[in-house]
Order: sequence, then C-alpha cells, then structure tokens
Amino acid sequence: MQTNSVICADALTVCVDDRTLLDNLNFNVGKGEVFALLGGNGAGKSTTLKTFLGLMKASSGSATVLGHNASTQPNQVQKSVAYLPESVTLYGHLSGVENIRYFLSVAGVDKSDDDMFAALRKVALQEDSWNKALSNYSKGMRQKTAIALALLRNAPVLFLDEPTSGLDPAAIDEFNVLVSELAAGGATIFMVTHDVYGACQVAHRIVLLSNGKLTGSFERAGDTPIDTEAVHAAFAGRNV
Ligand SMILES: Nc1ncnc2c1ncn2[C@@H]1O[C@H](COP(=O)(O)OP(=O)(O)OP(=O)(O)O)[C@@H](O)[C@H]1O
Repeated sequence: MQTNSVICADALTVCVDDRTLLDNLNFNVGKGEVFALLGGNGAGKSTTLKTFLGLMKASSGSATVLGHNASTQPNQVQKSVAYLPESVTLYGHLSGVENIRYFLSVAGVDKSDDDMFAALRKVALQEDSWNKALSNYSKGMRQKTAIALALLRNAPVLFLDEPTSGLDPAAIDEFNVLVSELAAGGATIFMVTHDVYGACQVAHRIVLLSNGKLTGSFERAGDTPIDTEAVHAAFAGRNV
C-alpha cells in the first residue's frame, strides 16, 4: 500500500455463487486524488462501489478505506465516507435547507446555519431555491444539495455513482469544477462512470474495468486532461 493511500484494492476478488464479479483488482487512490473507474454495462462498477461501502464482501483480497477493511469493518468505513448514489435520495417535500438539517441531525453532526449556508454557497446552489421544496429541484440541484451535505459531514472520502448521468452540459461543467475544488481541498474522490469525456475532464487517473478485470490505466500529466481519444479507443478495444 502507498503511504498516502486512502482507498486501496489489494488483489480484490468478489465471487457470487460460481461467478467471479471482480477478479484480482489492484489500485491505490491517494489523498486529494480524483479517481474514475470506467466501464461498460455489467463491467462490475457497482459491485466495486458496493464492496468499498461494505455492502458486498470480498471473497479474497481486500478493499480498504483509510486503513479500514470494508468487509470486516463496514461501520468504520461508512463513518468516514460520503456516498452519492446515482439518484440522490433526499426528501422531496422538504427544502434543501430542511433536508440538510434533517440528515445532519440523523448523522449526529452539529452545524450552525452559517456553516450550512456556506456549504450551499460553495456548491453554488442558487440562493432563491434554498427554502423551496426539493421536488422543484433539477437533478443537478439535488446533487449539489447532497454534496453540500457531504461537505458538512466533513467526509474525507466521496464515492460517486454515475455522478453526471442526467445532467445537462452546463451542470456537468459546474460539477467538474466542484469536484476539482473538493480534491484540491484534500478530499479523495472515487467515481464510477461510463462517461469517457467527463472522466477525462476531471480525473487525475482513469482505470478501465471490463468483465470484472482491470484492463487499462491513464494518468493526467499536470494540468493537461487525460486524452479522450486514447481512453475511448482502449474502452472500445481499439489501438490508437
Ligand atoms: N448480487 C449479485 N449476484 C450475482 N450477480 C451479480 C450481483 N450483483 C451484480 N451481479 C452481476 O455482476 C455483473 C456486474 O454488475 P455491476 O452492477 O457491478 O455492473 P456495472 O458495471 O455497475 O453495470 P451498469 O453500468 O450496467 O450499472 C453483472 O453481470 C451483474 O449481473
């Protein structure tokens, strides 16, 4: 394991019945890194996420977050991570502010209104919507609310499931800026996606998953985004 490794897959293998869903995955994600796991339908992305969240167990090898084994110490892992599912689950009849207040109280986190307003400003949720019912929010606005909640929980690690699916191009750009800012502030971000372009814009590293195996890896060099064409080609099994 790297010394600054926050998320680590070490020979991670997950089998269900006689099927191998994840086959000997190895990777480390460092503090402040945006890591994207890219794969097609059925590649094993959700299985990987669920294993890191302690919802599925490793059959051999390990998935660890901040040194906690997700299979044997799921509670410790769940305390230190924020998880954004593809469809954000907040209450439609409550406002953004009320949702945040409610979920912080459930998590036992005590924050002032000023802290909450600062988080909503940081994620750039329009101020005139803060007290409107969430049922009036767009998907991007709901996602911003969920990210503000994650910030207020001070979660050092974020797991994001298909975070840009269903967002329009402007919302995707805003989301990418926010993710980059969070990472620059020290958050470690693990996302699963099949959006090659979006992953290239925001990720420091992209790892390809196919049939439960890692099949390629791309790293950002300085400020230059990862080459979309090279990732597309590898994703589609072509040579560039
Ligand atoms: N609990 C389970 N038991 C048996 N098979 C499963 C289980 N969960 C997932 N699978 C199978 O594992 C494979 C990987 O599924 P997974 O949901 O991880 O893929 P994915 O990359 O997230 O796909 P998608 O992009 O379509 O959501 C699929 O063939 C799926 O049918």
